Amino acid sequence: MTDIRKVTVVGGGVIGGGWVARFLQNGIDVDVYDPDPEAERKLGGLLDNARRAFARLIEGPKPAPGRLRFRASLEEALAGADFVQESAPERLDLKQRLFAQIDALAPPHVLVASSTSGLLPTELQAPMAHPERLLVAHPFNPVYLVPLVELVGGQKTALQAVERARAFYASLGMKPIVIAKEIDAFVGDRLLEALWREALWLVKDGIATVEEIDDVIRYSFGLRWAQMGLFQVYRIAGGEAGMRHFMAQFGPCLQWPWTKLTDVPELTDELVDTIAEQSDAQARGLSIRELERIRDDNLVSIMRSLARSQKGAGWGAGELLNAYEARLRGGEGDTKAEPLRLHRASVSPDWIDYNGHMTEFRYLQVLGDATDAVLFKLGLDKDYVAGGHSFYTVESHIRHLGQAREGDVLAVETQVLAADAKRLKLFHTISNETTGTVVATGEHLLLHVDAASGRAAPAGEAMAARLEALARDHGALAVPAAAGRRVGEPV
Ligand SMILES: NC(=O)C1=CN([C@@H]2O[C@H](COP(=O)(O)OP(=O)(O)OC[C@H]3O[C@@H](n4cnc5c(N)ncnc54)[C@H](O)[C@@H]3O)[C@@H](O)[C@H]2O)C=CC1
Ligand SMILES: C[N+](C)(C)CC(=O)CC(=O)[O-]
Repeated sequence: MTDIRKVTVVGGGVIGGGWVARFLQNGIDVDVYDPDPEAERKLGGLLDNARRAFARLIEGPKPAPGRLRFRASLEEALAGADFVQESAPERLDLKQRLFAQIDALAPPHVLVASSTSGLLPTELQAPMAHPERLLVAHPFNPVYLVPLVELVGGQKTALQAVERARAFYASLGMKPIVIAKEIDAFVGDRLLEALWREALWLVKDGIATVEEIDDVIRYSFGLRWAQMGLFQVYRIAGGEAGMRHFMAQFGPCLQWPWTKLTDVPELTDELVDTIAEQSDAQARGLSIRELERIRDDNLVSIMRSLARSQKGAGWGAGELLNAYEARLRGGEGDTKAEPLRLHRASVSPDWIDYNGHMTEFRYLQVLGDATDAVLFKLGLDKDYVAGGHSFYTVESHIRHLGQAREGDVLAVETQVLAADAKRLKLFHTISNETTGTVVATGEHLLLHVDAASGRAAPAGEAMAARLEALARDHGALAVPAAAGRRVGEPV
C-alpha cells in the first residue's frame, strides 16, 4: 500500500465513477467534484454494479470500503487530497482550465493524473505552475474491473511523479504500463481506433452489421486477445517456426492492402443512424445498467478462470488478480473476511434421477469439486502431489435441504471452520442460484497426508502458513448454525 489515503475525483461520469469505485473498494476515501446536478444519482447506479462485481471478483478478505463525499466546489473537494484523478469531458480547453485551478488549490506534492484518452500531457500541463506533478493515467472501462492503466508523462513531468503513480495504481490491483514516449491516444486507443475505423467502413459499405462485427470479434480473436494479446497469438500461428515464419507468410499481405486504415468514413447522419439502430436491435431491450452487469459478470468469469490457469499460478490478468488477492490476504488493517466462492456448476441431464431432480451422489461431486477448488487455491497441484503429499477427506456430513433441476446453476460458498498443519475442516453451502434457495450443506474433515505411508503428516512451512492464514481470516466469520451437527439431530 502507499501513503495515499484520500483522492479527489474531478468529473464523476463513466470513467470518474469507475475510478471512484476502484478507490473506494481499496479502502481509499474519495471526494468528488462534478457540476452536473444529476451526477450523484448516476454515480449511485454505477457504484451498485461495481460493488456487485468486486464481491464476485475477490474471493478472500476485502479492505473496508473508503468513504465517499460529493462536494459542491472544486476547492472543497481538493481539501486534504493526496492525489487527484481528473475525468472531465475530453476537451483540451476545459481540462487546461481545470488543471490551472487544481494547481492553484492543491499543494505541490499532490499528484495530478488525467484520464484523457488521447490528449498529450505536455499540452495538459502547459498552464500549470507545478507541471512536474501532472501525468496521464489512461484507464479502460470499467475501471473497477479492467486492470490496465497507461501512464504517460509530458515534457515537464517528473520521473518521481510517474514512479509514485505507478506504485499507487499497482497497490489498487491494477497493471500500470509506462508509455515510453508521449503520443496522441497512447497505445491502447491507437490500436482500438484502427479497429473501430475499419469496423465503421464495414458497416458503411454494407458488408456487415454492428452485431455481425461484434460476433466476428467475440467468437474468435477476442477470446485469444484476453489471454495472450496479439503478438504471442501470432507467434503460435506461425507453427513450429514461430514468429519469423508468421511474418514471412502474412507480413506481405499488409501491402495489398486489405484494409482502409488511412481513411475515415464521414460520420454522416445516415451512418450514425444505421449504427445506432443496429446497436439498439443488438441490445434486445437490455438497459445500459443490465448490459453493464452482463459485461461485468463475464469479465469476472474470464479473470477468475485466468487466475486458475497454470495450476493456479494464473496467467495474464489472472496472475495479477492472484497477486492482488494475496496482498489483500496478507494485508493491513481493516479487512473484511468472507467465505470463499470458488465453485459453480450447472445441473446436467445425467445428474437427474427418477424423481426428476438432482440425484444424491451428485451433491457429493459438487462438494468434492468445491473442496478441490479450496485445495487448489491453497497450492495443492500436480507438483505438490508428485512431491509425495496431498490431502485426503476422512469424514463428510451432507444435509439435503432443497432440490435442483436440470439446468439449474449451483454455487458453493465455503467457510474454513478450522485448520492447522495436519487438519482442514470445511463447511460448504450449496445454493441453487436459479431458485435462490440453499439446497445442501457439507461439512468435511481433511487430513494432510504423506502419500507413501498413507498416514497423516504435517504440511511443510509454506502450506501450513497458508492453512493457518485462511483459518485466521475465517475465524472472524460467524460459525454456521449447522456446523458440528450430528446425523438425525432435531433441527
Ligand atoms: N468513456 C470511456 O470509455 C473512456 C473515457 N476516458 C476519458 O475519461 C474522461 C471522461 O470521460 P467519460 O467519463 O467517458 O465522460 P462522461 O461524459 O461520462 O463524464 C464526464 C463528467 O465530467 C463532468 N464535468 C463536466 N464539466 C466538468 C467540470 N468543469 N469539472 C468537473 N466535472 C465536469 C460531467 O458532468 C460528467 O459527469 C475523458 O477524458 C475521456 O477521454 C478514458 C477511458 C475510457
Ligand atoms: C472510446 N475511448 C477512446 C474513450 C476508449 C478508451 O479510451 C479506452 C477504453 O475503455 O476502451
